[in-house]
Amino acid sequence: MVDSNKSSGPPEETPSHNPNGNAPSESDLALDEITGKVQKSLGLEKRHKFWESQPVGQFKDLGDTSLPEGPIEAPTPLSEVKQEPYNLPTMYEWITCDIDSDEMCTEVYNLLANNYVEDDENMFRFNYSKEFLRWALRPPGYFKSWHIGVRVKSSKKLVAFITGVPARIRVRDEIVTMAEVNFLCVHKKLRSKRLAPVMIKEVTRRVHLENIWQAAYTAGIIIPTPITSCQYWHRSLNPKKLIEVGFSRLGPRMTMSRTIKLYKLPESTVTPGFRKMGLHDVPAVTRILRNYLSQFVVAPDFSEHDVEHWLLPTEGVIDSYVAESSETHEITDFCSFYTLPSSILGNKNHSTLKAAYSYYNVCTKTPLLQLMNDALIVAKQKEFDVFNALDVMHNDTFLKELKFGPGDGSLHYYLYNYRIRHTLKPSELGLVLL
Ligand SMILES: CCCCCCCCCCCCCC(=O)SCCNC(=O)CCNC(=O)[C@H](O)C(C)(C)COP(=O)(O)OP(=O)(O)OC[C@H]1O[C@@H](n2cnc3c(N)ncnc32)[C@H](O)[C@@H]1OP(=O)(O)O
Repeated sequence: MVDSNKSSGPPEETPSHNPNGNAPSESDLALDEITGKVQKSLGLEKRHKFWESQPVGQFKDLGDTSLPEGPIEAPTPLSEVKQEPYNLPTMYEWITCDIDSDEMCTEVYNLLANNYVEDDENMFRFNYSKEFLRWALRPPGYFKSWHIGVRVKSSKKLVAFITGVPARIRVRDEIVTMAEVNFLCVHKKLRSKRLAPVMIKEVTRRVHLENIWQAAYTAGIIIPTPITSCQYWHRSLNPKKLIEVGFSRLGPRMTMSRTIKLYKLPESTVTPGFRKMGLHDVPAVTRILRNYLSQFVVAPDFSEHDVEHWLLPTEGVIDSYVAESSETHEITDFCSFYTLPSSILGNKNHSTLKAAYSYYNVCTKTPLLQLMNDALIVAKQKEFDVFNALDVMHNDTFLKELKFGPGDGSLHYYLYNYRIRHTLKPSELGLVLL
């Protein structure tokens, strides 16, 4: 997800109802007025016909700490889950996408490459590679039936897509099996026809059929109701190109050569024992990662199998590095980033922006600042143009110092059918979705 939507930040917890049920006092009225203004500035006053009908936190309940944390609705008996797919307009049909098939994977790739997330100014569009899609969609225990497409019956053209993959997510002390929902896309020519709610209901039905009742997802837009709202930060690695394509601007009183010098990085990494992660590192990485993630309110519950899938390096998809102690051969630190290029729309000289996205990073010995500087150095060696990171986990401790600049959009995190009492700070979140 890129910063696709400008917005002014996380919703504050604004008490919006009168707990005594009495006539509002003068001070309540003043508060209501303030609340109304806050809601308006955040877009919370908008009606959401679909989302208001779903088991998700509702804006009107923001700040109501009397509601219990946990599932909003109890599971229904499996025999009561609808057996047939939802109705589509008659021209269209559902398909289950076999992402193993090269032909199918290419169709999905093309739909997304032409119709998926763009920035606000329509200058860049995500360009997830086929290898990336295969990695993202086939984690341990994945369900083929959760890779859902919509075709035009007559031409067989793929025009919409949505996916889920299973994940165990810990919320405080509870480990909840969820679907991570991603890659919701409707062809540009079919927008605003209420197809998205049907896609979401169909993926929900197929998730329910596996006896799973919760989901996690992110979006650039505000809908009911974010558990937290994060910001992307960007570290220029190739400032000249970033300026040429309009990704960044030359700062006031800055020349190109001073800017290049500002972002220059050392040729090689400095952390002793810093090397690419290998299969034999999986147990140690799992151990330090699980220990690190245990401090966040919401975080994945990774097994060794999950770590092997999500963190073992795959060329052009996911890069991971460890620091191994020369004396004890212990793995003390770990960092990772995934590869997600964006197409540059309408530039004569450049067609692709090569971006690395910070994934999971853990330090037990090396200062995080130094480890992340080494991550920047290897990303530069691999010819990435920019290194992006959200302000989640402990990332805010290195962003400014390592010359990341704030992006102009937010990424909102959501849970489906799971209520969290308070809006979280980004630093309380230990989850990165792709
Ligand atoms: C238990 C298991 C549960 C599993 C499900 C968990 C929930 C998963 C939820 C999905 C997680 C996805 C995670 C990602 O992939 S986020 C990436 C989303 N994709 C893009 O931004 C790509 C470019 N855009 C498009 O393809 C379309 O604009 C999409 C498909 C996004 C909407 O199509 P369209 O523009 O033609 O609109 P419509 O007329 O059909 O429908 C309008 C309704 O849809 C609501 N809407 C719009 N965008 C989103 C959005 N990003 N998340 C949730 N809802 C969204 C909208 O508020 C409105 O409802 P309401 O405001 O009136 O109520």
